[in-house]
Amino acid sequence: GIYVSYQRDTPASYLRKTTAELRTDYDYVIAGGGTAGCVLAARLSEDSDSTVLLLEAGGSELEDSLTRWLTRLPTLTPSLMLLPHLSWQYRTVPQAQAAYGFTNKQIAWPAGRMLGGSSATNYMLYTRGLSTTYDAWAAGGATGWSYADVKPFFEKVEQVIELTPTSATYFQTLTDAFLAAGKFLQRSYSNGRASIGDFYQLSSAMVDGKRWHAGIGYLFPALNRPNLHVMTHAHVTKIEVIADLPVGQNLQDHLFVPVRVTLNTSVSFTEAKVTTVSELLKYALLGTGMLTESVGMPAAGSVKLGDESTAELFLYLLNIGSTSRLYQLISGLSEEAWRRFAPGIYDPSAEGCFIAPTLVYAHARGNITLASRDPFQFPSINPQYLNNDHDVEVLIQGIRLAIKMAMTQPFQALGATYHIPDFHLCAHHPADTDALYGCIVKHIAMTMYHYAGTCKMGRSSDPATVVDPQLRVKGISGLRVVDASVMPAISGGNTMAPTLMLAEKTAVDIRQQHRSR
Ligand SMILES: Cc1cc2nc3c(=O)[nH]c(=O)nc-3n(C[C@H](O)[C@H](O)[C@H](O)COP(=O)(O)OP(=O)(O)OC[C@H]3O[C@@H](n4cnc5c(N)ncnc54)[C@H](O)[C@@H]3O)c2cc1C
Repeated sequence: GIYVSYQRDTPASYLRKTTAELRTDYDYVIAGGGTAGCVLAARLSEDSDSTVLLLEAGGSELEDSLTRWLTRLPTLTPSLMLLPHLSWQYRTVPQAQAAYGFTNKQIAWPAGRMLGGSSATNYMLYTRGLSTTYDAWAAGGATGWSYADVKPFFEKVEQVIELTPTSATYFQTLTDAFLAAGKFLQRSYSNGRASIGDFYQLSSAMVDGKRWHAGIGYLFPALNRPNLHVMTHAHVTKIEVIADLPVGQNLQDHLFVPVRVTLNTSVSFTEAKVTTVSELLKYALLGTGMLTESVGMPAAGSVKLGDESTAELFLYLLNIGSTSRLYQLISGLSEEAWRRFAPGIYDPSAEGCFIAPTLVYAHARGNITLASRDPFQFPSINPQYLNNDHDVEVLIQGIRLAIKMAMTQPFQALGATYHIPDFHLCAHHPADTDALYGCIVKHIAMTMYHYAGTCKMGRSSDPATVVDPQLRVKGISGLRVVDASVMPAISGGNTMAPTLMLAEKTAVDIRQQHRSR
């Protein structure tokens, strides 16, 4: 049995159906209308003889034109994280070895709360990630999930999703400088440890300057099917199963350290540029202009360290010159830490960017546990960030590489100056030492919001797994988990595309099983 509760102030809504049309039983009940949930609901309801019920705790842009406007406008992405009706306002528990610069040592951990889930509130970057991730999944017991196995399902997603090169219209000069600096680094940097891989421009899930999300691409076009019923504001409070499984363990994430670079050329996203009357009018009247550009990460490069067979670090560009207090609020950084690490950030005209070294495969493994018997209470989230030397050391190398990038000719041509934060607790460390950079890492390393792994997929015989390679919960019949939590190891890249892929792949599996019954 699945237990559902409605919030008293917001009654459940049955999209495009009346209560009279609802059934008492369904072939499939999907808990959560997020990225994976929308794909599943759309694909499973393609079989007209199957009945599907999708339950979503949040609302939908179909019920509320303000939500539609807010979520579709790319520039507003960071603001969505502050709106509790659109974004779960989770926070980590205080971190023992990380988050020294965050209020109460807690890092903000938002997630999308509406049809479309996190794909409706995220930064829209679309990347399949490193193929080595999937080969490692298969080698570790997730049979059928090698890159060769999953590639056709990425291709299937790519027939549905609408993609645009990120920040290509107004901020391409900065992206080009970053890509050129990457080439420079490839040629010039060699300390016997790092080998610099490709740098490339990223794509965003956007069409005509507006966000694409899994609701738009998958669910909404299917809503008129008589066999698909969708309830919003329907909070699943309990799924009645009994099995002793390591649910909530194996939590992984991508952690990054933004290195602030100021520029003396007008090339970056600044508050002053995007909030002019002419830009606001352009957007209001024509739906064009700077407000339609995604603010975020237009480009990235990969780095191998030592003898590792795959990249351990990504270097991302964040094209943000100024954002007043917004990024401080959404991250949970204390005001003092923010001031010390990003000079000029409060000046609405400040030109600059961040070069963001990011851990691809952190060694830290965290957990999520229930904090209360009340299903409306947030769980206790403990990613245990940086609880090992490896993760700190990789990010120290990353800071050094970011500094090298800022010093390359393409960045210098834009008048680049990099800034080393002067946190009180780090003041006694000499300049340019691992001790200083390690101290900075412990202050400001932050999440890229790629939470994964808490229902690990793999061999049924493996005590660390929750689901088998068909994503069936071990020991329970008729229950699967299909979302980012089943990744045995975090994908080597942003997690939306892999989540869409794994829902596409599992939908085929479920439909085949249904037909053969
Ligand atoms: C702020 C942010 C920025 C990100 N940026 C990027 C990016 O640029 N590129 C990228 O690739 N990835 C990005 N990610 C990560 C990516 O979006 C997620 O990994 C992916 O969307 C997760 O999909 P999912 O289906 O597992 O979960 P979600 O899409 O989060 O869906 C879960 C759904 O379940 C609903 N739900 C939760 N609890 C209940 C309940 N009890 N009852 C009913 N419904 C419930 C939620 O409201 C939500 O709709 C970002 C994530 C965030 C949060």
